[in-house]
Amino acid sequence: MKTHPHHLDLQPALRAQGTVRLPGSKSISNRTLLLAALAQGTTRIHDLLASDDTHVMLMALQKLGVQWEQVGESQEYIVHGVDGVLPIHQADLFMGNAGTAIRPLTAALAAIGGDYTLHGVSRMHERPIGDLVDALNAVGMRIEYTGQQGFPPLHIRRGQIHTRRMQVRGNVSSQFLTALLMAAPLMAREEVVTIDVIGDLISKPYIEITLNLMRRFSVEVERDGWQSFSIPAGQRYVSPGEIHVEGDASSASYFLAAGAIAGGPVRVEGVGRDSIQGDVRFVEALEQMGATITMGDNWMEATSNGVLKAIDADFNHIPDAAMTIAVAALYADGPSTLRNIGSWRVKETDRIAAMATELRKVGAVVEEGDDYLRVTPPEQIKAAAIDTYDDHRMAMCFSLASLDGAARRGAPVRINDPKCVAKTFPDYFDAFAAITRGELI
Ligand SMILES: O=C(O)C1=C[C@@H](OP(=O)(O)O)[C@@H](O)[C@H](O)C1
Ligand SMILES: C=C(OP(=O)(O)O)C(=O)O
Repeated sequence: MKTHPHHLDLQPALRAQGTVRLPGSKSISNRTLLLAALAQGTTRIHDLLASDDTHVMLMALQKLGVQWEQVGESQEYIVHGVDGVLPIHQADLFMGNAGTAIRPLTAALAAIGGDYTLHGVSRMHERPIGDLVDALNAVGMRIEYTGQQGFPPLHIRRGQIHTRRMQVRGNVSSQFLTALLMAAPLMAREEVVTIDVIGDLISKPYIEITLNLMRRFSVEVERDGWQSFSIPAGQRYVSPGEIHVEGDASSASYFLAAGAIAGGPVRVEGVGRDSIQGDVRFVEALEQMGATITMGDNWMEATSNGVLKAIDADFNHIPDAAMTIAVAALYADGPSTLRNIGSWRVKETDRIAAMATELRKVGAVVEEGDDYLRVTPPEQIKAAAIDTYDDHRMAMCFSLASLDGAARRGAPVRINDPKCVAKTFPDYFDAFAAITRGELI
């Protein structure tokens, strides 16, 4: 591995083997920070993710007057909850490109009311938020677009909530429903709040993470499947005292795929059978491709069994980890199809287009549909300089193309702008180097 500020060169690796301790889950970290801030009482958070996405949440909370401390240089944080009453009513908040920060904060700040502006990097201003804003404004909240309609930046004022029955579309991002659920206890202490989902809901397992963490902060949600969610009256967030953040299951996917492609065993520590993250189900896809997976309560391990089998499956439930399958498909015995992944188009970049373009550079034949991708592996993986589109997952996924698999060898891969991994995993390439050399990190 050679580092350079603008690119990183990965040499082909014969084998992937070793153990990686995962950084904390992004989804759990940002939910926990917000709930701890809104709760009554103090929360000690262990193993919070250190990354751009959590940094923007921490900085936003600070600007809103929420007090928190980092314990030394560790990833332990103490958050002093404000019990639903923010000390500062006017703030300009930079949200980077963190969907898990801007969406839940928009709903919480709209429910609390004040004078807040939320903006981010230029791509954030192309990521839709209209379904969430519509849901909030329809019940009397006051959110305006200061740029393009339907997209950040946003200006939030103090509204007057006139009904506690809300409706939200769930077919663009599940984060809109997550945002409404988390903000619901702030909307009415003495009345039930009901959220109805209109049409299809994507990325469903992320809603389970939301409900799980709300429960840990003492708020129970009653539900009718995926159609309707009610937050009974008289509930407020109360700190559980301590929260341990699990390792990130999406981050785990790169190492597990490495084990499945290039020998293994590769073990990840920090997520396993007990995980609340939907992305642990990535291992089911690897198993379908022929890898052997073993698991404990808090770890998972992948070993390869020779040539990977092509896969044709619906990946709506694991949109982030599915990107890893698209690159693992380079090592399969035939064409693989990833279905129902339309949400890729509105994430850090248009991930369907980006994935198709970069997979072609390494020699694959790729068919790109509105909401699917078909990847036919090349006879030989070709050396290429991979553009990453300021998308951490593009950078992490394409490291895998440097691995030697049973069906075909890896190639020298140049990753352009490798620092974009800081969105969720600043040390990714060190961890990747360690398993390709078979070390424990
Ligand atoms: O709620 C969450 O923590 C997330 C939900 C998913 O987004 P969508 O619901 O937009 O698919 C996922 O892609 C994102 O990385 C994290
Ligand atoms: C889609 C992602 O991020 P966000 O939380 O910003 O939506 C991601 O991490 O892959």
